[in-house]
Amino acid sequence: MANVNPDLRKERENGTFSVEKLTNLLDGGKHVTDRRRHVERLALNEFSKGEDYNFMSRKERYISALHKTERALRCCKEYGLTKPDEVYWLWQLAFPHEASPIQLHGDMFLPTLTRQGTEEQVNKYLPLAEKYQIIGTYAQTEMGHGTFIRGLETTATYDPQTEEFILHSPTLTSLKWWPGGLGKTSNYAIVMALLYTNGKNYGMHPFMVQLRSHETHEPLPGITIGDIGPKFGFDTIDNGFVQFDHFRIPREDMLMKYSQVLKDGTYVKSTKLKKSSYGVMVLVRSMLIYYLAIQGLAPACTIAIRYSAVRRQSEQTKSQLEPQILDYQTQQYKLFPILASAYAVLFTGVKMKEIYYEVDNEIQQGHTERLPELHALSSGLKALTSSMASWCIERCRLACGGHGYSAASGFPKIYVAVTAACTYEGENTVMLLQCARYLIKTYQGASNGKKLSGSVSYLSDKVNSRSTITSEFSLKSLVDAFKHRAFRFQACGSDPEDSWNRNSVVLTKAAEAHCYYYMVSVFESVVEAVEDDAVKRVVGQLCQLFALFAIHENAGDFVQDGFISNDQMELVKWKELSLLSDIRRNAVLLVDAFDFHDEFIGSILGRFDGNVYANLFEWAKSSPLNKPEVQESYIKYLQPLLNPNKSKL
Ligand SMILES: CC(C)(COP(=O)(O)OP(=O)(O)OC[C@H]1O[C@@H](n2cnc3c(N)ncnc32)[C@H](O)[C@@H]1OP(=O)(O)O)[C@@H](O)C(=O)NCCC(=O)NCCSC(=O)/C=C/CC(=O)O
Ligand SMILES: Cc1cc2nc3c(=O)[nH]c(=O)nc-3n(C[C@H](O)[C@H](O)[C@H](O)COP(=O)(O)OP(=O)(O)OC[C@H]3O[C@@H](n4cnc5c(N)ncnc54)[C@H](O)[C@@H]3O)c2cc1C
Repeated sequence: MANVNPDLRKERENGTFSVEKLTNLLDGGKHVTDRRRHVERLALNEFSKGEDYNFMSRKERYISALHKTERALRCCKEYGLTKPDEVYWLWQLAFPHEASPIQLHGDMFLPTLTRQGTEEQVNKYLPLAEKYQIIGTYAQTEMGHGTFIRGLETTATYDPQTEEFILHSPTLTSLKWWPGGLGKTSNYAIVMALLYTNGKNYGMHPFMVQLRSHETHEPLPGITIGDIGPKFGFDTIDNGFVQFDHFRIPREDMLMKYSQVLKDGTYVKSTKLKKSSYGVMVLVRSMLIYYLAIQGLAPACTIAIRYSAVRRQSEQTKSQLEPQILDYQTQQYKLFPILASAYAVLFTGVKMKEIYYEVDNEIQQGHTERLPELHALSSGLKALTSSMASWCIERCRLACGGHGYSAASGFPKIYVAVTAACTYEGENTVMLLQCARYLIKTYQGASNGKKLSGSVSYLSDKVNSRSTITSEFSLKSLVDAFKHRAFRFQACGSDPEDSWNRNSVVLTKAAEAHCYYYMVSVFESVVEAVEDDAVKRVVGQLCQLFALFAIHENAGDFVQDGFISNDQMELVKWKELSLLSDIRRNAVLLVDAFDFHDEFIGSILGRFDGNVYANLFEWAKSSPLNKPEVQESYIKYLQPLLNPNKSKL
């Protein structure tokens, strides 16, 4: 490639494996890579030019996002992109680290309609929603409650006289607050409300609610609605509020697949599916893990590692060229475990998607046995990987010095988009506790001789009391270490009822230990399945580093019961550092394998060609603050201070 920074060029000439083969592995096959690249080319034709996001106001960002939404929908139609992956690849480049104002329409509104609606309801609303004549959101969270769903206050009271539900916000804290796209964009919402009929409260149920007129888009009478204001990030989407004042909807608009209200107000529960109305959250949590890798961890370490290959700083040996900062062991220690985590989370995300669709299929056939495990695993992994991604993006930013703090780095936009995932779709602490609740119950079952399967099968296994880690550091011995730790945490858990709060810190760690064991196991199985020796070796090194970094960071968990001896822990530390130099040679190629376009990464520091300085200067000069040369406000406010006599002229 012409005009590539010489340091980056050298990195790419010095690798030990085929980047293309690794890209194919990450995509799930060559055919997928080819198709993805084709769709991305279409997207770049449409979206690669445009105003710099960094120089736009919030309102401009929202307006630009509406325009891009219309263009993206048109592109998908024009190019016949209907498969979820293909649509995603286009939208990734249309909205790099941004949310479209209609994101909740696809993420939660449609899945809730199709999973919670009757056939008639789906037949009525889905065609309109697929043509975007209905743009919906998912309105569950209220000003006063987000985590505690059973504490939500919005009511839907059935009126048998008119065969309608009356939606009402009885208190200020009952206002729906946060739903994406609710403020200005959506004209419908699936509203989660307390169902009252015949004077009895039947708990949270989903209701299809029209919010705005089809003709004028004005809010309907009885509805007060708007944007909740600027946020930590997510500037392009109008997270909103809505207040219902005895707003009436037809009885038929309660989504009635799992429970019904008859014309006379009789309530009928037609399924044993536990928490049926919570289903869409399991879907989103399960899908989120993969996106945390490719929208968070992977772009962030791509930026930091490419920049660390072109940034030269300080003097290691007299009169020598300043070294690439990627040659500092401390820089490698900052970045390579993150690189390993990006691969670990990506592989786990792929596996989680597979499991979700397997279990969802079973549920559609009426078999719900695996739902509790899916809920626990998706909750725990969502919490662990979103926390991991947030921590890693900030550490990548810190590794890039001053330019890492510039918007030109791309880090601010990536960070504020990803860190929200620690809160939405279930606040992380609460999600870990949900996972722990399941593990403790499952462990108790195993202790009574129940044979377990899936991600909890280890709880009915015999576990080694001593680690088998040797200087070979076999992946199996590393997986076994995490299995032992997870088992030990579950064994010392508590009964979910009696001392829950007093044990909840330990319980969150038990959930994390379980999820780490799961991630290392998935990573090991991916490595074992790799056919190409060179790729197997380098991905195997990342798996070793992911495991050893976590063992070292949590050494107490592994040495406390003598499972890993002090000598073995010394070996762990030695191997962790020696892996840094092993991985150094391939670091740039390992991020190149993610195959990101510069337009997606949005970072001058992380450009594929490594030409940082010239482009950083051009970018800075393009800042609107640099035109005109002297700002009018300066003349007005400061000039008089500098020239007091002049101001009298
Ligand atoms: C914290 C929760 C789960 C507590 O719910 P609650 O009804 O109080 O349950 P209990 O604690 O009484 O019993 C737990 C019981 O239920 C099972 N369970 C819980 N959730 C699910 C589920 N989703 N699927 C299946 N089963 C579930 C659990 O396994 C227990 O079973 P037992 O056998 O042990 O009894 C709940 O309040 C909750 O989920 N809170 C989080 C709220 C949340 O996630 N909100 C997201 C709103 S949408 C959003 O954020 C959108 C973001 C934008 C975007 O994504 O783009
Ligand atoms: C960017 C963004 C987009 C969102 N989009 C939507 C949307 O489209 N639709 C929607 O309905 N909602 C949406 N939400 C809301 C989101 O789902 C909630 O914010 C989330 O569920 C957390 O609930 P909360 O805000 O009530 O936090 P809280 O539960 O009040 O959390 C505050 C603190 O209390 C702690 N805490 C709470 N309960 C417990 C417990 N049982 N044990 C221990 N600690 C506890 C938490 O750990 C946390 O530290 C969005 C939020 C964000 C940030």
